[in-house]
Amino acid sequence: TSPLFQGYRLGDMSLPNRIVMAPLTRNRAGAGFVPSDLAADYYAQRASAGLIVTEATQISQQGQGYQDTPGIYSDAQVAGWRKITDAVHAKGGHIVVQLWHVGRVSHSSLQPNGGAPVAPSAIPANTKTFVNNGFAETSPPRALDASEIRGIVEDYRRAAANALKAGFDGVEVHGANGYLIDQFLRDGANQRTDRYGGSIENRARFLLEVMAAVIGEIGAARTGLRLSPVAPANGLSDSAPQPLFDHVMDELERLHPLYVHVVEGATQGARDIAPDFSFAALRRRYSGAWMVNNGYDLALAERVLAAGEADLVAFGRPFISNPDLVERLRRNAPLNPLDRDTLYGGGAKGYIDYPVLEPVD
Ligand SMILES: C=C(C(=O)O)c1ccccc1
Repeated sequence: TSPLFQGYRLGDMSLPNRIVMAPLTRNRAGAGFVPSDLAADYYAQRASAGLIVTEATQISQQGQGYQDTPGIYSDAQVAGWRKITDAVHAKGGHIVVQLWHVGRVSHSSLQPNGGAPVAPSAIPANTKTFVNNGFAETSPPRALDASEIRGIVEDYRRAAANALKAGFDGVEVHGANGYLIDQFLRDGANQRTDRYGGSIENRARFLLEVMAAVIGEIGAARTGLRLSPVAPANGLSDSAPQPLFDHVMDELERLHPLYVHVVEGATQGARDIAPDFSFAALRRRYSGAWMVNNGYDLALAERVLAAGEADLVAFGRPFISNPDLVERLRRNAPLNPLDRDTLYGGGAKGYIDYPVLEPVD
């Protein structure tokens, strides 16, 4: 059989296949930033995935960057997620929540008291965000005072505790795509002169403090991490990504989270934007589960799994338009086209109404 359909032991979970539903922002949260009341259907329809990673979910109001994304810092939000984890578990699925703080990729209208978004340094993202049903320039950020960082680490810890209360099998810390953790890691956004900036060790400190706090709260076997070492997402860059992420992997080997999920290349874009960057070098430094993502199809997924270059493959957009992606990959069946007009925002259309394959008789 295809390596995609081999089972895989991931911590306490026995995954039936190597196919992961990647985190997908859909901007459909309800009042109070609780997940959509359609989300239980949406995620349950996709529960045949070996593992589901939810859409990015903010750990605090300060951590929100786009309209109508869900949080996991209030009792109402936890209750909303409980319905979703119950629906996925009823279908035999496994689901973790992606914990998100956007840092500078936000707009003052979303921030507590209409304040400036926070970041390691006061360097604008020069990108747009989705607010008030349109795109707007992100607001210029203010640099965090070192004394504020402990509070944000505590917000991640509390969100991880809330994730277990909500019935999740674990969390994926969002360290990718130019959001707060990634802003601390990369010298294009982090020009601090204190213990959180300058050297590679200092720039990795915030990520590692977050990981240690989350692992301390819910255990390494329930804590994953997403990274995008060379993605230019949200205006990020770094002068030397290989030594930076080599160091990150050495430190993660020590903390030993459940898995590392890497975006290979530019998120949703070209895979080969950094030909001299070695993802294999990163993987050699870490003995936990390795999850790869970005533009995979059946052939490429089977190739990397057969070659032992990855343990799990995450698919994003294909899961939006194919709730039964697993069955379609198994049969090498055609995929439903993606409706781009209903990707972000809206209701049931383009969310829970994509068709599944006819059952084979
Ligand atoms: C959380 C996101 C990411 O990680 O890129 C995101 C946010 C808005 C639109 C698409 C994706």
